[in-house]
Amino acid sequence: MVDSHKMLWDKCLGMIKDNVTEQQFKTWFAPIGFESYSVANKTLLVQVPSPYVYEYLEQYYVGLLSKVLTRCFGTNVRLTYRIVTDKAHNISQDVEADEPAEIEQTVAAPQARSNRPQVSSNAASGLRNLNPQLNLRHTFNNYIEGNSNKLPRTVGMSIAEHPGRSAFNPFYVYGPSGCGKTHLVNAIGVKCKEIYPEKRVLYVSARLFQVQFTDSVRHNTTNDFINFYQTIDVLIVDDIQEWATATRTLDTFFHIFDHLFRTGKQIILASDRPPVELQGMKDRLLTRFKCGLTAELEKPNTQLCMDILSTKCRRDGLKIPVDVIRFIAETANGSVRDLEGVINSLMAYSVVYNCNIDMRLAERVIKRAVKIDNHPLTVDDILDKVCNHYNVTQQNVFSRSRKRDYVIVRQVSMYFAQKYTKMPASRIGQLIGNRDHSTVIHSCSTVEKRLKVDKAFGEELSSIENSFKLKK
Ligand SMILES: Nc1ncnc2c1ncn2[C@@H]1O[C@H](COP(=O)(O)OP(=O)(O)OP(=O)(O)O)[C@@H](O)[C@H]1O
Repeated sequence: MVDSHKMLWDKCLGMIKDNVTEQQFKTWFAPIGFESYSVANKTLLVQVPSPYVYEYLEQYYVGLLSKVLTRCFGTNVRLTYRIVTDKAHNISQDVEADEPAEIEQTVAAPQARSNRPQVSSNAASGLRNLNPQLNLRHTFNNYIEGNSNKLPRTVGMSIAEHPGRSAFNPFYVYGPSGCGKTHLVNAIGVKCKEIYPEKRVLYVSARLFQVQFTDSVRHNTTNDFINFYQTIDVLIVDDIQEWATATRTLDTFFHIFDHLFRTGKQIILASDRPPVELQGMKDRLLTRFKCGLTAELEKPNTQLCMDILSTKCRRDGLKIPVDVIRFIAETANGSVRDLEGVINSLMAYSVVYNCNIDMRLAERVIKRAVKIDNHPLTVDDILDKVCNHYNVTQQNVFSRSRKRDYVIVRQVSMYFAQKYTKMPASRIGQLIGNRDHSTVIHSCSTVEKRLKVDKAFGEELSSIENSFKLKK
């Protein structure tokens, strides 16, 4: 019997193979192992090698899996994943698959995914059915705190707890791509909904808002459109820089904004630039955007990137050595999206080639995944990285102290400065603590000699060199 169920599973795999590319099959389906099938419970149990593979299957292939299971095992078959969370200790966890209809991680009611907002001439019924369009994966729990996001995160929490009642209205958050704006504004919405389930929270991208508005003009339902938005308690609009030239959309938003603001409703706006740089927007709107709290989300620094990566690895059951985590964090130029891409690629490589994730693999993957910064290095960049590596300050390096730690940093910085900049020794000496050119020459030859005999020192220097690939 087991054999015949295993054969049915093989048949499923055969059908899947016909529906995905060879690479996709190799990466996501070949590693799945048949465990058992219970006729009584109509439950198929399969083993997946990591939580990451499970998540990926659930996110992208749950529909396909459901179809082939129905074909081969019959209707209403339940799928359970046995997820290996710790290979070394043979620990796994069983998780039931989502229904295909639930795969979208939103608080979704299906009709709400169309372009049109849920407008109802009967306000009461419209009010009950609002879909917040939030991404439930983006919460405060998995929004890691660091220096670059401490303020916006804290403010966000407080808004979620007291929407519309704090001085932070509107809350305008801006920052470069991939630094966590969408995650943060979503987390506010999710938290707010948790505390106040009755509140009408809505996340909408500026583009979707614009499409809805244009639709409403075409269908002559602009009043309904405005009425609908005026019923929202917490309105979150993402990427508002996209409205820069959409005059009519902006005029309409102005009315909605004013109404919500006057009636004590919370408005949260995210953009890739501060209000002053939103060209094309009228002053009456800009002054309103600025009247609450404008907070910048900076690019995460290396420590925050490392914390985000470590958390992700822990969650996905991935074992990645700390030096590899540091290397990825330093190379990804402060974009968390890039970081995640690198981790996903590493995971895929290690599954396909059945190898450990180590520095060599990381270097190979990162070249394809991340745009490496090619700006020429300055002595200042070098000092920054070397000091960071040895945990000393530039003041220590510039001082006259002969403390061993400071001397090493001085010598290594001079060595790299000579290797990577075209500057003469005298200039390098001037920039590194005002030393003369003979000190620079002596330092370089000391480092070179030590490199020939001290392997650990060589690895240390390679690790610093890797960090040069990142932006400041
Ligand atoms: N502090 C953080 N902790 C955990 N994950 C984070 C953090 N910051 C960003 N991320 C993750 O990085 C990815 C990119 O973040 P997000 O989409 O929020 O960036 P963004 O600033 O909105 O970018 P864009 O402007 O390009 O839309 C997401 O997967 C998000 O979960």
